[in-house]
Amino acid sequence: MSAKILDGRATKDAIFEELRPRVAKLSEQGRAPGLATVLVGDDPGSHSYVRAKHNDCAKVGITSIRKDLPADIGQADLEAVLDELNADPACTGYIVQLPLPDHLDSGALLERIDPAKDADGLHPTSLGKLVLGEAGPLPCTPNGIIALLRRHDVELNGAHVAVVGRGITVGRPMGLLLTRRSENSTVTLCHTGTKDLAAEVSRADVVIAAAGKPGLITADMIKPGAAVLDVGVTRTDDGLSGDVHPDVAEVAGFISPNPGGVGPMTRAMLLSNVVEAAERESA
Ligand SMILES: Nc1nc2c(c(=O)[nH]1)N[C@@H](CN(C=O)c1ccc(C(=O)N[C@@H](CCC(=O)O)C(=O)O)cc1)CN2
Ligand SMILES: [Mg+2]
Repeated sequence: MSAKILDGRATKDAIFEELRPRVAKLSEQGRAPGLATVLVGDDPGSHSYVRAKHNDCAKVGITSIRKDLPADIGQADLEAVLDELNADPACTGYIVQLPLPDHLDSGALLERIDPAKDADGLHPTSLGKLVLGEAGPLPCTPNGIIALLRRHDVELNGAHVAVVGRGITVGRPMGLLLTRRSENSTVTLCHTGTKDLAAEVSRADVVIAAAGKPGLITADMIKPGAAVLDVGVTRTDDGLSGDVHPDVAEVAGFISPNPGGVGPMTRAMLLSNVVEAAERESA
């Protein structure tokens, strides 16, 4: 293996160290940030991510509130829980853990979140601000990928980035973030309709794989020295599988391990959003 490791766990720990004094200052000023999570059903992955988010809060001194709800909760009852959090002054930000069971309208629920409490950056108002270049919470996974690349000195200015996957939590906002003037990358957003994925990926200096297809990105597609980030998490009979084939590490210049790469950065950006929102409120 020749690629340098984009170490998400160590980078998350460094970001937590930076957040801790900021949380302490807000708390001293009587403006303690509080994160709530809304979790519906029994999906073991979602339970473990939510548990991790509460452990993270404890580490940086953020108060956290848990709303764990049954899988068969109705839309109206769930909306009532969100209304309660919108009105709760102890909750300064919250997330609805995705995916939700199929009978629920996820879009309507995300829109129900008070935009001032949108910790995930997935409310239409937050995504609209991102398009307009206004300050607001940024979607956690794509923002975490940028922080991971920056903190490992991977050049984004003028880089050609291939994003694989057009989902609303990663691919689509990833393109918006990377084409801001501050990043200045040229982005190709690939998806299931892309005619020649290998040709698009092989031109890229940075490859971000968020398709949810195990082993989709193979070594022969990668330009030598490129940075490759694996966002995919697919549960197979053999355990968790990423979108990037392990052989890619022989060709890439930088690679994010999975686990230990993008996942921890998603959690770091969630807490950053909570702290930044509290600071914006008190500014
Ligand atoms: N409301 C949201 N739902 C979902 C999001 C999101 O950002 N907001 N993203 C994913 C899940 N996710 C956060 O919620 C998430 C996924 C993975 C990790 C993580 O730290 N993974 C570890 C491995 C953990 C394990 O072994 O199970 C890693 O990659 O090292 C954190 C957060 C979908 N839903
Ligand atoms: Mg649905």
